[in-house]
Formats: sequence, structure tokens, C-alpha cells
Amino acid sequence: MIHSQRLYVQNVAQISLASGATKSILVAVLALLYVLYTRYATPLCKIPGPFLASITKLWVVQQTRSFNRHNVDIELHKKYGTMVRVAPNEVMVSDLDAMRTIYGAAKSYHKGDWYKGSSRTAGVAPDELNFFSDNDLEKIRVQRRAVGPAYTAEAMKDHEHTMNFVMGKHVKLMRERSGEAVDIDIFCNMFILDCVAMITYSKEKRLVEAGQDDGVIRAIHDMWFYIIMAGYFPLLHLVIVRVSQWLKLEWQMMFRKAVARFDRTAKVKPKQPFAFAQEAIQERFARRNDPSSAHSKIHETDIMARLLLLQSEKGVLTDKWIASMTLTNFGAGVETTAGTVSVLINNIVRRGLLERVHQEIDAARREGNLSNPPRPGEMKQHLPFLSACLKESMRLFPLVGMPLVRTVSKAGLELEGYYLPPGTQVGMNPWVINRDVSLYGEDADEWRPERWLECTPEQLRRLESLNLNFGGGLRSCPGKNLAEAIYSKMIPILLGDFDWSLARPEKEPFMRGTFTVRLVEEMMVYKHRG
Ligand code: HEM
Repeated sequence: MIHSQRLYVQNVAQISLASGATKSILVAVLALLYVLYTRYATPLCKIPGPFLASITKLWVVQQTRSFNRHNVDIELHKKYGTMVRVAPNEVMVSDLDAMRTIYGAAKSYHKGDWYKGSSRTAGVAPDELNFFSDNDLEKIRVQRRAVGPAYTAEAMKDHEHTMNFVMGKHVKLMRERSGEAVDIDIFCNMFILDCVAMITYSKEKRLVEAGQDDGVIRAIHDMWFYIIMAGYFPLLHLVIVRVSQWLKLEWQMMFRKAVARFDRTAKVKPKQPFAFAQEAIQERFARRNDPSSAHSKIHETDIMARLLLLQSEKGVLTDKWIASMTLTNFGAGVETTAGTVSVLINNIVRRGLLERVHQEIDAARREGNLSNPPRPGEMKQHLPFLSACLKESMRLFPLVGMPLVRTVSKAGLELEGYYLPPGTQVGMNPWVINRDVSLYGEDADEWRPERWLECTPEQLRRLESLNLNFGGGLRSCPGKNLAEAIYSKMIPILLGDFDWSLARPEKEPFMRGTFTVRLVEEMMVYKHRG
């Protein structure tokens, strides 16, 4: 009896071992078949690129996680040419002719799957406003038309007085603190966040006054780190979102915890970084609904007031859209504009151009062509060298360092003799496009602001139509006018009133790329020019 029991157990063990081995072999065969298929049999198989990239998206995830994607992509194009396969279903393109097809206004391709990582619902709910990740083009058109009037260049003129007020306070503080060393990127973020808080809600945030980030800027930077990873793992993102909903936790808190898990440099972690904005929004909605409130009669010209006015006139805008749009000013508007300004200042100082810039600003002020603070259009019109430096800085160090990925439409796409079937993820990286020798000549890799002064108006139009610094087509940046209104005032002030130097000139500048690319821990000293 005992003997037969033993035999039975042995048999069961052998059978389960055998079935375990069979399963392993089956899995190995399936994996091999998958590798052979994706590498050698899919329509994308002929497109050159690293071997690993053709069989798993983990390769591109690892490149992205290196925070150096902007440079990696330049090297990839140098090595493989104008088309590079960077994941089993993703291709990077640098052929300028493809730009109109991929980003053209008329038949915009949908944004790629990667963008879902930025959605609070891992896909956008019908009543949500999320320009960054939504793919319902009809809804986006309606929403952009609805909020658009609050973001035109003309509308920005309403905020001049506010900007003069905030920047005036900042200059006063900077004069008092003359000689201080600051992390230039964080400083510009604080400077701009204070402006955006006033322009959006007429609320003073006073980060420059406090002399440090209260965590809100850190939260914006963390957000990008989460998004670049979540974008590649939409299912994981969905689980995080659902679990946070189930646990009734703020989704934001969940992602901040996830970020802290991976990003060892994370330090400041405020509980509610955007509480000030949420309070401002609720306060304004409450004020609108209470006609007896003295405040409701005050005519306000901030962006929130403009959006509320548009709502009362046309009725299309919902409260939810208004709240999201004003929050977008912070999520999408602060580090972008700050990154642009800090990289410019750094370039000017590192390349020994500050004196020439001072001379240009001083002369324009003397001749009455540049007000202090500057008025709209004055920088462009009367500071040609500084404007050329800005263009060159945005050309060589554009804000976005990853391809702006789109999904090939039903018609498929023929490019350079390759066929990209519907659903292929395809994108162009501004860091690559902006170094194209057919556009910028043999010295495209070099810093030479003069190239912008030598252009004929026709050439200039061509260059401006062939860059993705503010995106392209229907999905181009809706905040461009707001950004320009801020930086065209801020740049001449910071460079005209102050001397800047490097606190650690021996240290190579380090640019950290997530979706955006920004200078990290670059300490600079400002001194008032007296
Ligand atoms: C110098 C400053 C800025 C730069 C360089 C910049 C750049 C860009 C770029 C390249 C895109 C396209 C992204 C893509 O296709 O994936 C974009 C989109 C966007 N930007 Fe900006 N941006 C700036 C400032 C702002 C500001 C101030 C706002 C505030 C409203 C803003 C809001 C947005 C939004 C909501 C989108 C998504 C639009 C859509 O897909 O429909 N940006 N921006």
C-alpha cells in the first residue's frame, strides 16, 4: 500500500515536472517566434535601428530613463539615417517632408499612445479638458475655440500691468540681494510661477520673495518623470489610477509616491502642491455665484475672469474646463517658459556674449526704443542680437527632447520607400530637426546666432514653418502667446539690469531630459548693474 502510494507520488511529480518543462519549452518557442516575427516579418522590419529596439520597447524606455534622450536621438539619426525604428511599433523620422503629413493642421494625426500617461483617467473622460493627452479631435477643436480668446496676443496686453507689478517687485528684491548665487533654472521657474499665479488668478505666490520653491516646482518636474515612464506602460498607469480612485487617494499623491520610488533625488514633497490654485478656483466660482459679494462687481482681467466671461457669453465652457485650463497654465506653462529663459541666459554668459547684449540693451534704452519694463514687441524689434540669441538657443536646445509621437492614420504612410501601417507610432524630435543641415547649413551643430540676422524674410518664414519648438498643427502650443508675453519682458529685464556670472565655471552644464529638457543645478550669480 505504502509502496503504491510512493509510486503514485513519484508519477505525479514526474508528470508535473514534464508538464512544467513542456510549458517552459512552449513559452521559449512562443518568445522565439515573437522575436523572429517582430524583427524579420512585420512591415517595420526593414527600417534600421538597434536590434533590441526592434524586439522590445524596454530599449527605448531605458534610453528615456537615462534622461539623455535628446542626445541619444541625434546619435541614432547620425548612425541609421532619416528613419530609425526605436521600438517594435515606433519609428523616428527626420525627413522634413514628412512634417506636414505627421503634424499638418488639416488632417492631424492622433497623438501617440505614449500621451495617455499624462491623463488623470488613463484615457480622457468626455467631460475632461486635457489638451496634452486627449485624442478626440472634434472635442479639442471645440475646447480650443472656447478658451482661445483668453490666450491671444491681444488678450495678453491685459496682463501687462500685472506683469510689470510682479517683475518690478522681483527686480527690487534682486537689487537688495545683489551678489546672490541661484540655481538659474529653479530661479526662473519661481520668477515665472509668481507671474503666472497673478496673471491667472490675481493671487500672489511670492516664491521669489521666499527665496525657495515651496514644492510646487518640484511637483511639476516630478510630474514629467512620471509621465515619461507611465506613457510606455499605459496598463500600469491605469492600475495606479484605478487603485488611487479605489483607495480614495488623490491620483497626484499616488504618482508622487511612484516617482519618489524611482527618483532618488526627490527631496521636497509638499502634501498638496496645487492647493493654492484649487483654492483660488473655488473662491472664484463661489464669488460668481454670489451676486451680493462685493468682489463679484470688481472688474478683473486675469485669465480666470476672462474664461468666466467667455462662459457667460457663449455658454460652451464648463466649470471643469475652466479649472483645468487655468491649472494647465502651471503644469504646461511654467517650466517650459522658465527652461527657455534659463538656457538662454546660460548660453549668453557661457559664450561670453553678455557684454554685447548689455550694449544692445543700453543703446536701445538710451535711444528711447526700449521701455523699462519693456513693452510688447520691443525686444523683437529693437534688440535684434538678443532676439537672434534666443532663436539660436531655442534651436540648439529646444524645450522638448523627445519625439512628438503620433499614430499613423488608417491610410498608412509611405516614407522613403518604407511603408508604415496604420497604428504605427511615428514622431520627430525637435533636437534632431533643429540641427538639419539642409535647413541650417553645414554649421548646423554650432552656436551661431548671426545666422538669424543673415536670413532673408523668405528664409526666415521657411525656418519658422519647419520647426517644432511649439509643436505643430492642431496640437501646437496654445500657450505660445502667454509664454512670449512673459519672456519678452523678463529677458531684457534680467539681462539689462543685472550682470550674470557662473558660480562654478569649471563645471560642465548638465541638461536633464524628460519630455522637456532643462538645466540642472547650474548655479549663477547676479549683480545689479547700478
Ligand atoms: C516657451 C514656452 C513653451 C514652449 C517652448 C512650449 C512648447 C510646446 C510644445 C513643443 C508643444 C507640443 C507638444 C506635443 O505635441 O506633444 C506644446 C503643447 C502644449 N502647450 Fe506649450 N510650450 C510653452 C509654453 C506653454 C504655456 C505658457 C502654456 C499654457 C497654457 C502651454 C500649454 C500647452 C498645452 C496645453 C499643450 C498641448 C496642446 C495640444 O496638444 O493640443 N505651453 N507646447
